[in-house]
Amino acid sequence: MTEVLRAQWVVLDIEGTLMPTSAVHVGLYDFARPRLGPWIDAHPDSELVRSAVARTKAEAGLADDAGTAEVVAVLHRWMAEDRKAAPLKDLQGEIWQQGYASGELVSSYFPDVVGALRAWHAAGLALAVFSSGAVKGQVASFSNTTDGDLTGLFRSHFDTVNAGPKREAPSYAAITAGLGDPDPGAVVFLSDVPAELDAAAEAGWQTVGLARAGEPYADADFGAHLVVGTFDDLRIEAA
Ligand SMILES: CSCCC(=O)C(=O)COP(=O)(O)O
Ligand SMILES: [Mg+2]
Repeated sequence: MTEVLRAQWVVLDIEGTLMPTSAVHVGLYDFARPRLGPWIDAHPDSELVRSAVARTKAEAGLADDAGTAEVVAVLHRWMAEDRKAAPLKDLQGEIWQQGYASGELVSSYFPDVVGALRAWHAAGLALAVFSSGAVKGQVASFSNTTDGDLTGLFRSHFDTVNAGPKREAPSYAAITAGLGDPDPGAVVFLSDVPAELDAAAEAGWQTVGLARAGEPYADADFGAHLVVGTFDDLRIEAA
């Protein structure tokens, strides 16, 4: 059955919604893991790197003079736990940006995704992204895909730094403001994680759960949220 919605903005999660969880946890994490230490050591004057290292030490309770190896051990542990810590995401974003620019990384989406994004964009809907991945990494990931450069499809990008935690309603209120204060009911959020949808609904947004076969949340309880298996089951019309 096709579900039909009307909206002005479509805000999209990435992992589990646009691309398989394994593409992030295996493909992207494997790319970042061996590069974290060399990246930190190669960029001692970068404000982003200095801040990410300092925040990692503070969050992990490391001494101020802890070396790169200790910091990297924490970052690796966070990746193993899939902890979406902002300093880790900042460093991953820089490393992925370089990987996409060099062509070593190429994003590949679920087969129903790119056609739907293009159709919504062509229909006059405004598209935005809200992901735990840092904005820098998000933009890079859309710049080199198996379907070419998709960055032009998106008007705005949000992460846990410029919006806030994905499972808290104030983050969605902040994004509403960042989108220019549309009626919250004219924004629809697409995600595979029920707790994120709960927070978006609390902020007055429409919500759609993605229960994609084989993904971690495929059998989750989505409560009252609309749920689809793929974007092919969804029609969003411009309001
Ligand atoms: C290149 S974007 C990588 C996305 C990422 O790092 C991540 O943790 C995905 O989390 P999401 O909030 O999109 O489920
Ligand atoms: Mg997700």
